[in-house]
Amino acid sequence: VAAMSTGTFVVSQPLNYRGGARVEPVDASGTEKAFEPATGRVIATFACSGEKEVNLAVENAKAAFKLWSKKSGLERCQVLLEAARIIKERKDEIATVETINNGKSIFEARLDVDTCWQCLEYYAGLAASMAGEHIQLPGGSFGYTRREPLGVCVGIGAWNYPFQIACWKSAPALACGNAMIFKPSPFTPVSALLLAEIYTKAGAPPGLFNVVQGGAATGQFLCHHREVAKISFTGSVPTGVKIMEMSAKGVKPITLELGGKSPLIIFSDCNMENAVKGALMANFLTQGQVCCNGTRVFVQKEIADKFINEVVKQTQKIKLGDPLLEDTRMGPLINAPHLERVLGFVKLAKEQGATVLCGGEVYVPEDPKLKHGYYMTPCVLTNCRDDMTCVKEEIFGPVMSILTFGTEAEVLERANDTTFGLAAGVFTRDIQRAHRVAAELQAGTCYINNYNVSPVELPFGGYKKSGFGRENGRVTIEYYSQLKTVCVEMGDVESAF
Ligand SMILES: NC(=O)c1ccc[n+]([C@@H]2O[C@H](COP(=O)([O-])OP(=O)(O)OC[C@H]3O[C@@H](n4cnc5c(N)ncnc54)[C@H](O)[C@@H]3O)[C@@H](O)[C@H]2O)c1
Ligand SMILES: O=CCc1c[nH]cn1
Repeated sequence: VAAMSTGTFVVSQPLNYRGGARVEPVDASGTEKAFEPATGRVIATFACSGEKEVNLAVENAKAAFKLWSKKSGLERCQVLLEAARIIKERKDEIATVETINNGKSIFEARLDVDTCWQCLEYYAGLAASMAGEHIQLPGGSFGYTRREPLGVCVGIGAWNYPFQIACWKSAPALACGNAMIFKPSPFTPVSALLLAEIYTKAGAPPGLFNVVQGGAATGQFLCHHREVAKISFTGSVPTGVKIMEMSAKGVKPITLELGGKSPLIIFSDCNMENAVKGALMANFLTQGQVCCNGTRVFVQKEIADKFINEVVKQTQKIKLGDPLLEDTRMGPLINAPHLERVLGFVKLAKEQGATVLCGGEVYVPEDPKLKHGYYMTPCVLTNCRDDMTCVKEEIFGPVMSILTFGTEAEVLERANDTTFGLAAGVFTRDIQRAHRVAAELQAGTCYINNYNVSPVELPFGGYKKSGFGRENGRVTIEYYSQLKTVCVEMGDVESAF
């Protein structure tokens, strides 16, 4: 790991994983290139899996499911705990690979990996305690329920948290006794392979966790497959709509973790220092490419000037550059088209009347090896209105839009006036207001006096067009299992005939 530096990493091929080993796909549906965003270098060219390869992955997963679903919860717990231990042991290596392929700072990537082994440990604990109910019926008859796995589950991931998404989907799936086929985003194909190897090393049967690479076409083969029992998808709303259409045809349960345009409300009685830190946490992690970012920052008029000054001062201090350096806090965006798209949002915001207080420009680091990377300076916009594109649409980049408000009732109405509903935040010292506002916000996760922390014990997921189903927390067991009722007669059959 110590030898890995920006511009030198060599990706181990092949990038598919099936039956407990890396394999070349037996058929291809086009090829993709993966980049190192810090340098713009191509780090891997790989074949996208075709229908035959997807079928083979399903066959392998089915074989593993037969063995795995018969194991006790405690036996599954032991494998997950061992995998969690290996992730912890290899934390630096995994974080480095994530940084190289995604561009997020190594500082952040390490925190992401912590939420991964924690997730495996959490569901390992739940695996051993999963149980049904026993229900007494008249005359000594009774019923009981069994929580049973679904079968072969498919996970489809976005590129912003590649390793974390693979863990947050596979840990509850495997804990419940399912097998999984995971398709990473073609932009970030690398780190899921490390997870696959770790599960195998931890004792998972071959085929329990498989990786198929590819884009939309490969994803469609997976979603349409007759023997896939469930799809858990993380990505954009338009793709989520397509996943839902495909799953409707097969009557398959799905989890949709989609995009957002979340509000962050700063009341005048807040702790200013924490509120400023919260606004930065809500906007600039992973270069702003975070689904639950609080990108509509509503600040109460009385403190607006002071808050804005401080936010700009702190934003300008963010250390931008080589993501593998220890003191870097922002690296490059994921790729060149995405950088162009984000810069386009800033340009449009200016045209629509917003003021750029800082950032929003291409950044070229001094280090010559970084000059083809996809860097931009973090941007703070003011004089925003609710009808501007930068306030309405998910930008998925380091662009914070600041709006001012007068009253609680007014800000709640404006905060909820969106088709998204992933997250929301409120900073106030008034305990009653904090809970009142959290209750009124139409969002799956509401933060009070913090933002973008991800404890695995808490369910995470969306309201409205941000999706449904949850990841993390106890409730996710319900999204990866089905309930069987067994009704037992202790007397004679009282026939109606
Ligand atoms: N709610 C969450 O937990 C969460 C987390 C991370 C990212 N996101 C969202 O993800 C989006 C960014 O990710 P993205 O650009 O990778 O999203 P995307 O929708 O373009 O792609 C997501 C995944 O879907 C696959 N895919 C694309 N078309 C498909 C199809 N027709 N059938 C099956 N699979 C298909 C892609 O190859 C990729 O693996 C943002 O909107 C962000 O908010 C949400
Ligand atoms: O991108 C959204 C999922 C997430 C948020 N924080 C960590 N993971």
